[in-house]
Amino acid sequence: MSKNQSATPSDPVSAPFIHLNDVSLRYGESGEGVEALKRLSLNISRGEFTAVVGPSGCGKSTLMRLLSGLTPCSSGKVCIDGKQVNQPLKTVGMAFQNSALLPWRTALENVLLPLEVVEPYRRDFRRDKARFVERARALLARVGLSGAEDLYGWELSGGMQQRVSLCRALVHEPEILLLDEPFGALDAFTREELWDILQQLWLDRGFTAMLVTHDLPEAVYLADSVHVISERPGYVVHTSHIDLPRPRTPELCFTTQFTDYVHELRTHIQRKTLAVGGAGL
Ligand SMILES: Nc1ncnc2c1ncn2[C@@H]1O[C@H](COP(=O)(O)OP(=O)(O)OP(=O)(O)O)[C@@H](O)[C@H]1O
Repeated sequence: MSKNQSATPSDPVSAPFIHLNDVSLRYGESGEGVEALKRLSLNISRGEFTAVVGPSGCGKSTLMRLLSGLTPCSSGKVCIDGKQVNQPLKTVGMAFQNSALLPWRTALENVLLPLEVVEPYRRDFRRDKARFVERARALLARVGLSGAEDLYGWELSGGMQQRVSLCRALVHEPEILLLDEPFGALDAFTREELWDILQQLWLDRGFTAMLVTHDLPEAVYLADSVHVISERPGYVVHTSHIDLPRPRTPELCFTTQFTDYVHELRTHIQRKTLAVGGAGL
């Protein structure tokens, strides 16, 4: 679905696409263990780009695992498209700070991986392989990696590896893309290039995205709404709705409107969590 098309709400009475209601999650036994999230509630519309920021250890990655269905909540409810999440979801793509490319596979073979393991693609992989290869090549071309299809991970720069990782997360056309600090290990210039690539993929494809980041300008540049999570156990303490035109361009980062959003978010995150002199957390 392109951003130009109107979204199809999961429920005619505009139920949110992703709905977390009073969700708590404790790792380990009650009384012991770690309470990662406490009574967290959050609604996300279909096709929305959401960012999540907050101090280290506040439960951001845990929130991602809840949405992917990889980890169940201890109490409360996680619903996607009106259905309670109680098992790993096929409709989710994920990318992490570590691109985690399989070293014995080329870029193209890494991108093809989800089609080899996720149903219904897996069933038809042999029959449809030529079509899938074409799809993976087109996606690699879309992120500027034409000609790099046959290179192995160790032959790619960090930015190229993350592009491959994005392609791998999107090749099975998931409805939801979960991004856990995907650009955290990249230099500033490469990171900004990747912002634009991600923004363009999202504008083209219309998936619902959630980005966990420590970089407030990154959150403002990419997201429609940015949620600030409290210190652990995490819950949403503040949400900024980012009313900036799209497509967003690097010049936007120098406008007062942009820096005001960054400062607004910064004031809602405890000072001790902020990097000295930096924009990150
Ligand atoms: N599998 C686990 N078992 C026990 N405790 C865990 C587990 N995973 C995470 N935790 C704990 O839960 C809390 C939240 O962790 P989580 O990784 O979600 O935080 P985060 O906000 O993503 O952190 P960071 O910003 O540093 O990546 C932390 O105290 C962490 O140590």
